[in-house]
Formats: sequence, structure tokens, C-alpha cells
Amino acid sequence: MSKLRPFLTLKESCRKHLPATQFDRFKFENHIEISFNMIFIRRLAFITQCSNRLEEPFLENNEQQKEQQRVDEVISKISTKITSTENEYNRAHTETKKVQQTYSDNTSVNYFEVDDRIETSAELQQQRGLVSRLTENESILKRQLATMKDLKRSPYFGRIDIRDDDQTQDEKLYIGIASFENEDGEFLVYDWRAPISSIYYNGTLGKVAYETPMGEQQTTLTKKRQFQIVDGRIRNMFDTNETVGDEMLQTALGAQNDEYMQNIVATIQHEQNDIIRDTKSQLLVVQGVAGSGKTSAILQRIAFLLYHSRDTLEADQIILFSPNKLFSHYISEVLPSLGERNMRQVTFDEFIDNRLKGLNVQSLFERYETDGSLTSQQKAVREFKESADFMNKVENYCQSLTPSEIKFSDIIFNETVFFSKHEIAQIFASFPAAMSVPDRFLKTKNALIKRLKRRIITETKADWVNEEIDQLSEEKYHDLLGTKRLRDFQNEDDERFFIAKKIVTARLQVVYDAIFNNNFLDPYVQYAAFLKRVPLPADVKQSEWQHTIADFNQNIEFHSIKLDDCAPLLYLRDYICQSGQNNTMKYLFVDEMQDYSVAQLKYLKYAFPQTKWTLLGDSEQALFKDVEQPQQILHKLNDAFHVRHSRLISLMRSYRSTYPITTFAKSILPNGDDIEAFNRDGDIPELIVSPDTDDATDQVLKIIAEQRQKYATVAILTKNMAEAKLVYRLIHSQTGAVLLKDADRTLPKGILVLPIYLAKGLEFDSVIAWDTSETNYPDKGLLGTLYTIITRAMHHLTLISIGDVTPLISDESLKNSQIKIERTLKNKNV
Ligand SMILES: Nc1ncnc2c1ncn2[C@@H]1O[C@H](COP(=O)(O)OP(=O)(O)OP(=O)(O)O)[C@@H](O)[C@H]1O
Repeated sequence: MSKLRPFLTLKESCRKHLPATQFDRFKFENHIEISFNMIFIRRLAFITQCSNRLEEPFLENNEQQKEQQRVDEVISKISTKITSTENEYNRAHTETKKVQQTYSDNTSVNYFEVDDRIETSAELQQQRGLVSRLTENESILKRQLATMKDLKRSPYFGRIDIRDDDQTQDEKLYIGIASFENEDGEFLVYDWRAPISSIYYNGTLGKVAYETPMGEQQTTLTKKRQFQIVDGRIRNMFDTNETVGDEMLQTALGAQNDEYMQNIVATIQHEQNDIIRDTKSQLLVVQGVAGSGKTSAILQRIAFLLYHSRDTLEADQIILFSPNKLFSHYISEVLPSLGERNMRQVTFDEFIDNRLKGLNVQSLFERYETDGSLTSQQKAVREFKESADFMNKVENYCQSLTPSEIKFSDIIFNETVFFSKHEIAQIFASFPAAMSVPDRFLKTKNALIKRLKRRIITETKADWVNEEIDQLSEEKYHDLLGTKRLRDFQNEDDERFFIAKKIVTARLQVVYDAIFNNNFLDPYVQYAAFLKRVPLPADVKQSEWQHTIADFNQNIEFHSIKLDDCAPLLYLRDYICQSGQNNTMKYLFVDEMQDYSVAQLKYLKYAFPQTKWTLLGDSEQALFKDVEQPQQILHKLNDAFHVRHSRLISLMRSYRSTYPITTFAKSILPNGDDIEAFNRDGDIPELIVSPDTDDATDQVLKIIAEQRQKYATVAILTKNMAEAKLVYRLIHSQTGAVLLKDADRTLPKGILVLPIYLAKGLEFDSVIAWDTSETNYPDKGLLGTLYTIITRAMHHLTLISIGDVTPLISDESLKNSQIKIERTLKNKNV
């Protein structure tokens, strides 16, 4: 029996809190009447009668039948809604096409008369607006249709029965990837992000609390049931007291690797839920072991934030720094599968390239390729340049600059000096010394623009301008008049002056751009001057530092720059010029934070001053550097960022790999015991020790042949690109393997060869780690690299060692049968 209440009480409404959808807002803002009855609009409650706990098996079957009946009913309602939405979509599509057609007919007309043109352009603008509104309408409908179709296949994955203190009966709520109401406004499915749904992820049976916009609410959780519904049929269902039972996880994790990452809303774990629903922290640091669901958690977090702040947050106000382009592709389907648009995504390299146009910026990957051969002095220099202290020194330097120390550049026009650096320095010096350097710089910029405007006025009288006006075609003349009408001018001189100003302004646009873009400061010379002056830490020798400066100058001459100079140089430039800040971004996410220096993060903090931060990473997966403890990282970041609310969440349970693979991966880490392996069965990893490359190649070919019988993807992971190229050459003709490179954006299935830095954040059914020998992995500087390779494997792992195996794999793990040794030729460790 179910009872329908016409309106939600205040308490219920805040518990269910379903904010207006984009579509509701869209309709409201655009006053468009759309006939069909959208889901999510009304605020009606769905109350069903209590359910009993079932203990007898036959009753369970009976219960499953009842649940299946409900699933059938819900699906039938979803089908009806899909049909009406499809009709609506088709109507919207036809209308958009009609308006687009009229729009393009209009734009093809060529008007010469000024008045006609003005009207046409106003009309066109109106039509353009209409087209964009209709297109938006259409795309929202399309997204909703896609979500409804997903719901039709699997309408929900959870059910909670709750009873508030003032109630005598339980209320059953079903939870799915999106809300769904019937035509009477009953909620048949609750969105997994609704406040009440948090109970499903967090609560154990009994008294539970949940956050709502009106503060914490309490209720009693009397039942938690999980469903696996595939194509409308309940495949599995069971009651549980856990967060989400292991059986569901087993099924989810046992599946084969897909080209795209999947959403995990049906099986989110308690600690992942904390990350997803945190709305208070200014700085949220997630330190999670490999495969613990960091990336998954942040993608669901983004979906949650978009829902939670639907009225104030758009997907393009969220930016995610991702480790490589393949990763961007890999995660690109998660948000759309939850009915949300993707956030902006960028790799750090792309971000820097964009800000240092014209320079060839060393990529992180190029740096990995040379990292193996750094001397201890070079490492000390790098550490210094990448520290928060170095960035603070940049700031202090900028603040202390006197007019004569600022490296101004001439502004050149037509190969002659338009504003000399001497003139610019004089302007700068004319402002009071008590002002900050950035303020004086800004004033200088404004003064230059004023001078330019004066020069434009003077130049209007020049002969070349008069000649140009005389030669103007009628059409060009009208173009220059723009929206002005002839009657707007008092006389002919007035009109001529207007046109002349337009001509001169266009000619001198390059000068304006140079001023606007702060090109009258030479940031490279300024940075080199800073390098000369900066006090050095004790472990950096003067001689090495001089060498670094010379190296920087020489690189600049060849239009290139090393990665560790980018953040401080950009900071110096942008700090002096008060530029480079994006105030529209509200959330910033950094995946694989261990690959970023504090200096780089500090620059990002400067570049996105209004954002809340979520940083996630695994200090154990640091490539080519020593591991740092999570607390150490948080401490460093807190010092560098000065934020009020910071939080560290550690994820210690690893989900990606089978139990034997995670157990082996743990064994190579000093603190590996802290990692908890998810209990999923699988093969013991294999170690094959080969005497030489030929034999290793044969072994790889053999494993590929075996593994391809079972899995769609086998990845051979190497330490660097040189090795990847070698392996590719060795096996390509027999296997058709694909070599992946920096620029690749899609991840094919089949046999893949790639260096580990391109595989960051990714996972593969079966992994072959190439040459894990003592020669190739001699010491702990490469521990993170090896660990990252091993933990990319979901179901099967093979290590090939050419000669003695690396000391990073301890004798103990070899003896404890955590790894199966195939051949032991020449291996003294075994
Ligand atoms: N709660 C969950 N339910 C189902 N699958 C999960 C869950 N958490 C993680 N996974 C799965 O575990 C695998 C690893 O997750 P993810 O890539 O998010 O981990 P990560 O911590 O970012 O890994 P890494 O740092 O090693 O790249 C993925 O296949 C993901 O779908």
C-alpha cells in the first residue's frame, strides 16, 4: 500500500533536497513553455509502507519477486517518459533546424545600406540568441534521454528503509544514478547525491545522521538492500549492514578493463564517500594507495558538487589537472554517464605551454627521460628551484625592485622604436616609491595606453591617413562606420576624423597589444637577474648555480626552457604585471599530485586564486624521486598555501588488482603492510628471469599469446620511452603491438607498449613489466617507478628480468611465494 502526500514538509524537502535542474533553470530564464512534464520538477514525496526483515529463504525468493515487480513497474513508467521526451526532443530538433535555416538565409544577404545593415545585425543577433537557446534546450533533452535510457536498463542499485522519530512506519527509498518521478510526482528513484542517500553509503543500521542544507538531520535506518539490476532483471539482491557489500564490489572489480573508466556510484565505499561529499575544505588532500579509487572518488565528487551547487556552479568552473592525454580520454565518460557535463581538463604541460607561447617548454615526460642521470648537485639545484622557499624569494625580489632594476623592453612598431625602454622606465620612476612594484607597473601600463591614444589622435592628420581614406571602397568605408549613422556626425570633418581614427587605431593595434600583454617587460632577462641575486641554500654550490644560470640563458636564446624554471619565471612575470589570474574557476583538482613540485602548485594557487583545492596522489608512485609521507606533504602544502580549512584523507584499501598482485606490490614497499588488499582471487604474479634480450623477447611473446586468450588488453610497461621503442621493435612484427606516445589521446585495445609515465592513472587487464633487473632498477630512487608499473595490473602480472632481479624485490617476497619464479638462471637472490 502506498500513500501519496501532496507536498513535502520542510524537513522532507531538505532531506531530499533536489535542486532545480539545468533544464528547469533554462526554462525559467528563457520563458520557454515546454509542454511535457519533466522529471525533477515537483516536490512530492513518495511514501511506501513498511517492509519486513526476511529471514527464511523461500520468503527471500518471494521478496525478490516483489522487488522485481516494482522494477517492472518503474521501468514501464520510465519507458512512457522516454517516449514523451523523445517526442519533445524531435519537436525541439525540428524547431532548431527551422530557425537555423532562417538564420543562414539571412546571413547570406549582403547589405550595403547602413540602416539596413543595422537592422539586419540586430535581427541576426536575436536569431543567434534564439538558435543557441534552442540548441541548449535540445542538448539538455538529449542528455536527459540518455540518463533515462540508462535508468531503464538499471533503475536503481540501493534501497534504504528509514523511520523518523515522529513516524510509526518505515519509508522505503530507492537510490539510483538519477532521480525519477512518476506523473503524480512520487519519487520512484532518488538521486545518489540527494542528502538522504548519504545514509546508503555511510550508515550502518540503527540511528543515523545526514547533512542537509538546513543542518544535520537524524533518522533510524532499518534496512539497507543492494541490487544488481541488468537489463531490467534483478540479478542479485541482498540486505547488508556494511557500507556496500563485498559481493557487489567483487562483481564490479572482476570485470575486464574497458576503454573508459566506469562510474562507481553503486559501490562507493565509506571513506570514498567522505571525499565525494566534502563541501567544507578549502584544501582537501587525498593520499591513497595505488588503485584505492582516488580518481574514481574525485570524478564522483565533481558530479556531487555539480548537483549540490547546481545554481551556482557550472562544469567549466571546475578544472582538473590530469597526468597525461590518455588519462583525459580514459576518464571522459564518467561524468556523462552520470548525466553531467565534463569539467575542463588540462595537463600541466599544456597549461604551461599556453602561458609561455613561443617557447619550447620541456615536458614532464622529456624530463623523466633524463632524470636517471642527474648528479647530486643537479638534484640539489632542482630541489631548490621547486621549493616554496624559492617562490617566496621570487616574490620578495619582485617587491624589492627599484626602477633601474626592472628590465623593460622597447616597444617596436614597423621596425622602429615606438616607446623606448628608457621612456618606459621614466614613466615607472615617476610614480611614488611607496607604491608596490605591481601597482607602479600597472600605472605605467595605463600611462602608455594614454600616450598611445594621444599618438593616435596626432597621427590622424598624417598624409598617409588622408591618402588611405581617399582610396577606401564604399563597402570598406561603411564597414569602418560600423553602427554609426551619417546623421550622427556634425559635419564632414567630424566624419573624416572618425574614420581616420579607426584607420590609425587599426594600424597601431600591435602597439596596443604589446602594451596590453605587458610585452614592455622582459621576463627572461628579469628572471636571469633574479637568479644572479638569489641567496643559495647550503647544499647548492656557487659553481653549479652559475652553470644553471648560463644554461637558462642559453636555452632562452634557443627559445626553450626547462620545466623547473617555468613556475618561478611565470610567477615573477605575472606577479610584476598583475596578470595571469583566472577568477572564474571555483574548484581545482590535481591528480597525481606527487608529480608536482610545491613551486608549481604555488603558481597554480596564484593563477586560480578563488578555487577550492582537491589534491590527490600517492607518494609511493613518485617517479624518479624519493617517497614523501602524506603528513609531510600536507604540512608543506599548508605552509605554502595558508588555507583555513585543510583536510587529509588517506585511502589504504586497494581495489584495482587481485589479492595476489596487491600482496606482491605491498611487499616491495617499506610501509607496504599498511596497504589493505581487496580480497579478489587471481593468479600469483610471475617473475621470469632471462639471460639476455633475445630470450626475454621470446618470453614476452609467449606470455602475450597466453594472455590474449583471456584478456582484451595486454600492456608492456617500460621505465622510459627508449625502452618502449626497443620492446616495440622487438615484438611488433609478430604481434601487431601498438607503441603509445605523448601525443596519443586514445587508448586502443590489444597489445600496447608504453613507458610508465604515459600509463599513470590507467589500468590494464594484464601487465608485463619489462626488464626489472638489477641493472635497470638498481636502487630505491626507482622504487616508485616499479611500484607504479606493478599496480597498473588488474588481473595478471608478469615481470621480466634480464639478468639478476632488482634488489627492490626483496628476498623475502621471493621466498614467501608471493611471486612465481619461472626461470632462475644466474639469479643469485633466489
Ligand atoms: N568503490 C568502488 N567500487 C567499484 N570499483 C571501484 C571502487 N573504488 C575503486 N574502484 C575501481 O578500482 C580501480 C582503481 O580506481 P582508481 O583508478 O580510481 O584508483 P586510483 O587510486 O586513482 O589509482 P592510481 O593512483 O593507482 O592510479 C578502478 O577500476 C575503479 O573503478
